[in-house]
Amino acid sequence: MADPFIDLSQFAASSPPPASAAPLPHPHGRGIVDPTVTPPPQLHINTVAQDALVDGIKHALYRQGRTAVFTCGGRIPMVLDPDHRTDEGDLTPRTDALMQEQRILTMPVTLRWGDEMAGRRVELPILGDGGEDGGTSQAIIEQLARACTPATFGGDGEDVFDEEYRRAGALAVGEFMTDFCPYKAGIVDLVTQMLVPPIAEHHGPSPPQIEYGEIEDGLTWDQRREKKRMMFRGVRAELYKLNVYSGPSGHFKAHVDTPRNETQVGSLVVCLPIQFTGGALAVRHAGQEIIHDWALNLAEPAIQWAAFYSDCQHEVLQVTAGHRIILTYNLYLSPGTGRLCDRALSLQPQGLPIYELLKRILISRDFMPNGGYLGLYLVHGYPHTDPVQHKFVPNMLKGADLGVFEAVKVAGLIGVLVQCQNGSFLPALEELDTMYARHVRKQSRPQRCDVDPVRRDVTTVANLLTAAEIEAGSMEDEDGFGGGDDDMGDDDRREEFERILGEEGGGGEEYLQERHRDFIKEYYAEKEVVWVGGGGERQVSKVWVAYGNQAMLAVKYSYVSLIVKVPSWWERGM
Ligand SMILES: O=C(O)CCC(=O)C(=O)O
Ligand SMILES: [Fe+2]
Repeated sequence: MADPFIDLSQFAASSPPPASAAPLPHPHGRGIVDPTVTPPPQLHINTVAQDALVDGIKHALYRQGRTAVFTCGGRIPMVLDPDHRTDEGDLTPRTDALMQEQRILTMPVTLRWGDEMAGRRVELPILGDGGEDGGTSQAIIEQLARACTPATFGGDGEDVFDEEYRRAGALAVGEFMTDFCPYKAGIVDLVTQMLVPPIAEHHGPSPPQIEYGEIEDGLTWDQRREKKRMMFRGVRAELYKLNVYSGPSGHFKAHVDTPRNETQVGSLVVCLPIQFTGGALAVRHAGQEIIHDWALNLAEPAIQWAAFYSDCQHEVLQVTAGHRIILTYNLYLSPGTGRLCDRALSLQPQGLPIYELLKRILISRDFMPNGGYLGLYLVHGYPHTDPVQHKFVPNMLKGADLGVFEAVKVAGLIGVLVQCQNGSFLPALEELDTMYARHVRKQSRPQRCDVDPVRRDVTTVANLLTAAEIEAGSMEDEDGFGGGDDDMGDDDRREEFERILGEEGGGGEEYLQERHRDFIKEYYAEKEVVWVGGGGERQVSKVWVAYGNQAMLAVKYSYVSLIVKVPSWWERGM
């Protein structure tokens, strides 16, 4: 687990509790309490006011979800005129400085397929209309469509062929070749910026470092420093299939793309320039729909493409005439590829509505006054092989979810990501408390009031038992050892306790572990996680279970939630 990312100091400096939330009388003044002297008073919970605040978070998440990108697309014009190419066939000489400022263009695409000695080749777009050349090419397209095998899809763990659901032809990567390259066409760069934007890192202030002899880039020191603190993620596109959807009935009903492995973040579809009608691609997420309709745009030859997070439901509407020829790519997360992005596209968590709201809520005494846990359902699904053992990787976070994660982090809170179908959140709560306790201990500040001994010692079995059982006198034995022995320090008690357990003949260690588990269960049974979200948008999971684009049992999607530790109002007010 990454280092805890809490920074409560910002609440101290900039957000004193509002006047209306007058501090409760307390012997040591607001928030600065030594729990060994006086336990902090439990604050009254105003459930109506708290529900209203939780509702506010829910709406902010919803709004954020509505504005986040989940699909993008584009069109790259094609240069057909050979005069615009070099002798080697390139578009323009690579050394032409002006090229940097031009729009990216692309060249006609060649497809090859067929067995040895029976190979076929076609160049798209097909030039001429009805002439001999055009006619021949048309015939070759028909041959391509016939060379395809009927495409299947993943349904209930098996590859299913059902033309009601999907009517298309497919060639696997080994069965065809193409000279089209999404990297060369600039598509991968664009997709990277749109779907896995850089994250501005804000792990507390760092002193400005003046470096001499840097190239003048017109940025202020602050801007330059911020740029250096960006986390860049990259995308790798892997060609997957060639699909032909032919009129009058080619289509692919609503489905999500089966993740090929745990790093699959999205899918890319590239539409080759050939006439067809219908066949729009609809991509849906969280109640929104974006249509990529490429048949409309075929007058001028171009490569048209769309990319989307592959957990988003999508559908190819009916192709009514012609052949819709598509290259599909799987998009995997890869280490950052460099600074591809301009500042506008980078994620600035402080600008997100959820961040402002969290800050406001945390200073309210109506919100979890005695501390607790806030469970935020993320809206995208994430691939994994083992829902229990797989540790979720924050670098995989998509669109709106990334915004939530970053906003929580920047608001100075500790959170852990957990897979929803794991059942028990107990390990997550334990992990959160351990991280929090470690963090509080690290801070050289006055003791916080709400860090009770149980929570402080949650990581050590012996400590727990020392605190809970010995002090309660429950482990009194023949030796007269017990919790009432006030002359003993904590360490002595623990040592003595361990010695006795050891002496009682084997099983001491197991006993400790078993008691530890019971103890933790009891302790957390009283802790409530307040959940936000998880409503209508989760219905898409039905599609995940039923229909993928390929049956693959090893890798599945699951929902992930972010459980956030909310310190008590006393601690927040420090
Ligand atoms: O052809 C398209 O636009 C999308 C195809 C698709 O969804 C798939 O192959 O899984
Ligand atoms: Fe798909």
